[in-house]
Amino acid sequence: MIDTQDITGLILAGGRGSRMGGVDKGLQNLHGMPMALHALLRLQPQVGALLVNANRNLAAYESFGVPVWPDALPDFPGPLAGFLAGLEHCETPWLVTVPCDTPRFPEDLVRRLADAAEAEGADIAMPITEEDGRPQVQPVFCLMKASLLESLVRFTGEGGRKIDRWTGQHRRVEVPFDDAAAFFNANTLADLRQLDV
Ligand SMILES: Nc1nc2c(ncn2[C@@H]2O[C@H](COP(=O)(O)OP(=O)(O)OP(=O)(O)O)[C@@H](O)[C@H]2O)c(=O)[nH]1
Ligand SMILES: [Mg+2]
Repeated sequence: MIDTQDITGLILAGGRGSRMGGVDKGLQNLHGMPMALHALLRLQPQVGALLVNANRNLAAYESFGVPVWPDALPDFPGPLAGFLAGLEHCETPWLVTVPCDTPRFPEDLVRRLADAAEAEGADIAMPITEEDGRPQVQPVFCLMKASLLESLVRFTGEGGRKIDRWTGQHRRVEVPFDDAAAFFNANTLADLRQLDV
């Protein structure tokens, strides 16, 4: 079994938030608390260590009490830059990413991804849900072996930006989760209001 202590959790809060008017999404309040902190508190019992990836307002993120790392790649190249920052600073054999805008993700997310990775001998595990009868991979919730750092350095160094293209180069497993609503993410202000009930 993959031990919880062997997994570092990374909150991805490094995006532009353009659909929310360019705000720092992780710092937007939901029930009086920043969304990124909701995600962090939900992830905390599921992992052995925590990191935050953010590119703005670093002091605000540092107040959460865990290490904060910005992207090493410039110009907001996408979530893989966050994966890269996490892998560079991860001190455990596994890293799991969670976006800052999905405060209700499953409380058994990491355990189920880890069990599937181990059972299948995979290096990467991601949830898959069904929306309107169609399968939907949730690639920003990604459990990966920390040893994939070199591969991701190479992929992003060659200009690669798509998560699926990178994960497709490795042994990966998709893990079905029945509750698609748990993966509802606040991309717009209307989404945020929908969560805030
Ligand atoms: N480190 C890093 N993370 C990113 C970047 N772009 C997106 N993300 C993260 O990836 C996750 C999913 O991205 P989106 O929901 O599209 O968030 P976003 O990019 O801030 O928002 P939009 O600009 O509206 O697409 C979020 O947790 C973002 O913080 C980036 O350039 N760098
Ligand atoms: Mg989103």
